[in-house]
Amino acid sequence: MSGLENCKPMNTWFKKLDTRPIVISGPSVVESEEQLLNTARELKKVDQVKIFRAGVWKPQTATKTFGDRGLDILQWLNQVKQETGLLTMVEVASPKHVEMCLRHNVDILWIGARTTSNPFSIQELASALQGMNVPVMIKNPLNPDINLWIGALEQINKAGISRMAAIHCGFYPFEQTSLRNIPKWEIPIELKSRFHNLPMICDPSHIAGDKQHIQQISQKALDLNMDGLMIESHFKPEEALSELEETLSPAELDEVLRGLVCRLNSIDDLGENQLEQYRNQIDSVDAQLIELLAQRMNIVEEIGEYKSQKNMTILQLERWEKVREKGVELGKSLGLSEKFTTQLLRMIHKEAILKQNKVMNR
Ligand SMILES: C=C(O[C@@H]1C=C(C(=O)O)C=C[C@H]1O)C(=O)O
Repeated sequence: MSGLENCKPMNTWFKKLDTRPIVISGPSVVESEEQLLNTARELKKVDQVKIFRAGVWKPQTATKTFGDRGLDILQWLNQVKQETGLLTMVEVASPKHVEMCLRHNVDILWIGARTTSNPFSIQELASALQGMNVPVMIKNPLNPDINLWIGALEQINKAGISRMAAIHCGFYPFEQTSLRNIPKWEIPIELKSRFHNLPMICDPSHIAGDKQHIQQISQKALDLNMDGLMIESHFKPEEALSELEETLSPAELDEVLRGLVCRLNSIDDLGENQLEQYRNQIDSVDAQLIELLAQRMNIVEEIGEYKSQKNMTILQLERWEKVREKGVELGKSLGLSEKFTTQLLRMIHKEAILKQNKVMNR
């Protein structure tokens, strides 16, 4: 296991990050000072938005349209921070970006999917981040390769970054689908189950590629107990120069957030221990099931000894058929499906045959 155990929960990163979900929002790409400030001012009115994201260096669009205006934009972002109190977050793809962001007091950095896909770039970024006390979020790589994602997280963590989160933005599809990226939820679930302490953010905008799916994807992320959402917004989305279809206005974002159901995660949240009582019952039933199965296998072994002495075959199909029929009938009367009981008994029978085989070959 890696050292990701030292990852800190997001509510300890900054005092402001005390809500759930934590919402990160802002324009896909910075177009002008007016666009940046107006979007931030509107977002400030949306309660759950705590972090203002801005694409400063967006290779596909920004340099083509605006040239490298990184310095100007970083100064505008500082203004956003002072005026609105929102935390600021910028994508970095090179050591130069890291250095500029840190010099201009950007609060949080993120590493994009293309960069995560390239271990050489990650290595360079890790060197640049060595000893820097800045939170870093890391998007999944373009292709659904969990090891590439883990490799990037580990490298950045080894550089001394413990305020770290993963961002799930879906994976590049090789054919046309209804969503822009394929979510492949099993990958962030697997990451979370390997690294319990690693905060996880979902990026519904990039998964959806279209406004209409954002609500449903956000809900799914919350139901999977993710810590936050990163959703693109623009004060005039219809005029956005990048990611037009998926960009929400701050008011639309507010509506999406209001429609989300934030379910409880633990018994502590529930304030009573009803769930714990149910779980105790399940634990006790499970223990009985296992004990009974062990008891059954002991009898099976004795029958094995008997068959060995009497020179009988292990497999007795007629008897097995009766066992199955009786079991299915009883199961049905108690509300268990025929398929389930049959599968369960088949597994038990298979193990019984193995046990008797061992006895015979002793
Ligand atoms: C236990 C026996 O051996 C085998 C295992 C069975 C079982 O697990 O119920 C049933 C029939 C046999 O194929 C037996 O013959 O009774």
